[in-house]
Amino acid sequence: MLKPTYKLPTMPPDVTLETVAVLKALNRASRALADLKGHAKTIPNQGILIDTLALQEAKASSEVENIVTTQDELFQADVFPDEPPSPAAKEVARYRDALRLGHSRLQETGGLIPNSTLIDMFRLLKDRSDGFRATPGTALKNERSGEVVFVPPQDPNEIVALMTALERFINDDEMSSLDPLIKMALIHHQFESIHPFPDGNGRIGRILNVLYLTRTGLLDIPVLYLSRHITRHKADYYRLLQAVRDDGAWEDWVIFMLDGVAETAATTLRLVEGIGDQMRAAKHRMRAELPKLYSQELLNNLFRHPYTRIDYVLNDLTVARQTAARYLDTLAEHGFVEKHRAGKNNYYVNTGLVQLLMTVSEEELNI
Ligand SMILES: Nc1ncnc2c1ncn2[C@@H]1O[C@H](COP(=O)(O)OP(=O)(O)OP(=O)(O)O)[C@@H](O)[C@H]1O
Repeated sequence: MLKPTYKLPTMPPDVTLETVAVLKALNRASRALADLKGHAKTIPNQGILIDTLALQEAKASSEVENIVTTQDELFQADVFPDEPPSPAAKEVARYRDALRLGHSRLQETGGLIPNSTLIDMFRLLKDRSDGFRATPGTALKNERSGEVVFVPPQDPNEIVALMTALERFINDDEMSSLDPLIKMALIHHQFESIHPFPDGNGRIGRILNVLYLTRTGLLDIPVLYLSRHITRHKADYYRLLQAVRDDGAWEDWVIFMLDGVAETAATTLRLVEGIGDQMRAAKHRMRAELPKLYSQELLNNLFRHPYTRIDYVLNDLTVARQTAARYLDTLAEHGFVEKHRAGKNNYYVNTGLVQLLMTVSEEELNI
């Protein structure tokens, strides 16, 4: 049996975490996050942000794992869920579904994240029926050299015991008075070190981050996703994860995560503001040019689905198919959406929104 290379600490680790450098980074992150939380409230229908950003996050998070889809492919898979998507688009869609499942469980449990939620998200993401690792043999290797860098716990009973302790730390706020943002960094590290699942640990760990921020009230809805930050700084991310295990470098790790929160909150804020501006502009123009057609539900539909279709409009507005088709065709004639055809189906693209979603991610990636 492989010999684990790191003795996992109990949470929180017995080290000084509230150093001056950490508190400075915490201050910056907390302010940026509070700003984002405030602005997210101004979007009329919160489902718009949840759905749109979840799809963006699904794409970014899957890219960490080298599952790459184009924006178009992703939106196509979203607008035609019954068509067979590419394997990559399918896996990205499953990530989005796992994220949604996590969020709805959070609401159902009154704000808890039990291990059963993590296991169900894993099952959905990987389309499997098992759960925590039951057989030894897992070792993390350097992607390039193939050298083993870390051997996580191997004994299934130990994995369950560690995950039970982590579950308590996640859900019992009284266990530590540290700021929830610092706790999020600790939880992510501990989760990745336990590496409880046979696969998908990076992705489930990244969903856990945003669920935790929502659970602790730092966000009202899941809108802050660190995956892009992690992809951009992947080498640092792996190095710092490992430096905690090798040298106890918790401070650097926590600062890395806090900086990620600050940067990502600022970028997401720009995106949320952009969505808000576009919605207001579309609302004014639609009311002026198409007063008989305008409704808040129709506007919400165009922003909830960057690619929309007749069925979505007829469901959201409870109108007849012909009416929904007429609405979308009229909107296309007036330049609110672009009409496209895929096989026998039409779909309608909110090009302004798609452009915005792409620009923000490209800017952030410095493309
Ligand atoms: N030393 C390490 N090198 C690489 N990854 C590590 C290391 N230690 C922990 N990890 C974690 O393992 C995750 C990868 O685990 P796994 O392959 O099960 O998940 P995934 O979701 O399929 O992958 P990815 O994170 O690449 O999307 C990384 O995201 C990282 O958080």
